[in-house]
Amino acid sequence: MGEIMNVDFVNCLILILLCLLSILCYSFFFKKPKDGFNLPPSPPSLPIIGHLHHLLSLFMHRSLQKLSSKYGPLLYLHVFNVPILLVSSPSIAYEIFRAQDVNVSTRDFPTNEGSLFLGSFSFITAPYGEYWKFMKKLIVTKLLGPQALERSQRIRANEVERFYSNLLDKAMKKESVEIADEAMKLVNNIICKMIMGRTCSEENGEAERIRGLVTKSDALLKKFLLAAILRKPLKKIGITLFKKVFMDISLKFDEVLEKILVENEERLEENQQGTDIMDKLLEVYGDKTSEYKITRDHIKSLFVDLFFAGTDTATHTIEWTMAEIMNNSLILERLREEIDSVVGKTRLIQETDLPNLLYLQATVKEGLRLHPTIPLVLRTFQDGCTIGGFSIPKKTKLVVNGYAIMRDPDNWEDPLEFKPERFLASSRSSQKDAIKEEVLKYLSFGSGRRGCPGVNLAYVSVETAIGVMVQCFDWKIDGHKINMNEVAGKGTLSMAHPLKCTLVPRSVTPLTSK
Ligand code: HEM
Repeated sequence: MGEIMNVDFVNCLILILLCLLSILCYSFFFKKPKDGFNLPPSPPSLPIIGHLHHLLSLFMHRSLQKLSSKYGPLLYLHVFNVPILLVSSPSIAYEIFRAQDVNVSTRDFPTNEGSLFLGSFSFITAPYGEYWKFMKKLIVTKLLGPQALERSQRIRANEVERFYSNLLDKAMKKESVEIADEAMKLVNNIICKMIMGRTCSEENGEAERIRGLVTKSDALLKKFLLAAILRKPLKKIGITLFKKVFMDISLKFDEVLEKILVENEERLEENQQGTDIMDKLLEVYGDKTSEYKITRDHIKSLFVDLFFAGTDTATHTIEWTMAEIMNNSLILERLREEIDSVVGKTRLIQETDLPNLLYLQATVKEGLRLHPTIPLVLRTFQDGCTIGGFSIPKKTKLVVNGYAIMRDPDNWEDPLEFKPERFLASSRSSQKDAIKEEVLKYLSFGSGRRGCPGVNLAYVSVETAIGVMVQCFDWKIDGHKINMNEVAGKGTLSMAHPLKCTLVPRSVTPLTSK
């Protein structure tokens, strides 16, 4: 538990600097909540900086989980004068997303002017309003909704075959495989191809450059979250945190994406068809009469959002789930039995097999429950309201700790055990599951209007990747058990010791895709 309160050196420096600045600024900026405000309970805090030290922890989600288990599931925190509501109970999360969904459908993240990475053109940081609604509709109909996914099935099937061939090649050469690297190639190629088609391929190196930038962006997430919370108090004294690092990454994304946009514009001029989403975005961009005007930066920023939100999340879900499977030989056996009986031993698993692979679906769901790659859902209350009988002032930040909720013994039997069976009675489409999810015990993809629009793509990509690995190979690791520790100091949840193994093909003849 001691590790939870560790803060790294950079964070310590920031903390000291902030303490000094805050003492200077205290009298100018600190506003007490109005008298008579029936605020939720608040745990002990430090003078002026309030609960900042909990947010600087290397494991923010666990530090907040510890706070909730000691002081309760609905807490009012503050960092300087920024109010934060911390929620760690499914019933309160349900109340918020049912009765206050529009009110909390804006994140209110700071937006670095001109940055393509979570900047002022971003869909993820956009306030709930006309632009967000316009883009959401476009994303669902042209990329991530069920019909759009059906149209792009061939793209994913090709990438899954390529994934299998890569692994087989490494197995034959007896090379060790880092699962996250292979999974990231698969997921990133899928997203690149679904968005940009042939102009973004593994062969011309574009996909690899984008992968490198996504990894860098992921490492910036914790800084971004910190800047989000401290933006207002620091702005008043003329400080903008981490602006340069965000602009650097933005410029690099711009270089790659501008080239791809130009190639697609040339293609359109020659009347060749591209991907649904690229063609639609370029059409709207060129249409002066369109209901919503978008710029090149809007298009590029949307692509950055999709790479950033979709690549690392799905990659680490594959890695965590595979590690759990390798640590549990009975689960591996049961998965194999199911895949062998539904798919057979000569044909490679495909997306169309997934509805019949209930234990595989349950295993992936359990991986996401125990290791949610985005452990905290962050929003802002635009208006004041009442939650759980307490008054919540307007502009209070909302932090829903999905990690804590999904490991709470009051919500889950044996919450720290990896037990896919718990989801068996409730496959993705069943009634029971819908009811369970309604009370928001399961928060891996967030909730409400701003919940993850990539959930279906995430499920099919992760399930087929795990399916291929289980169906086609035996896995050897160094040592007896895989170390399941989390890496420290990142915004997303990934493994501290990347999963490495050597593979042995289960069949002497390579599996076919037909
Ligand atoms: C296992 C994989 C994934 C996980 C665990 C995950 C999780 C999440 C979570 C927790 C949120 C925040 C939701 C909220 O605030 O309520 C989110 C938002 C988002 N996700 Fe995912 N996601 C995954 C895959 C994807 C994929 C594949 C894409 C698309 C390619 C995607 C695109 C997005 C976008 C665009 C948002 C922002 C939505 C908005 O602001 O309206 N995600 N995701």
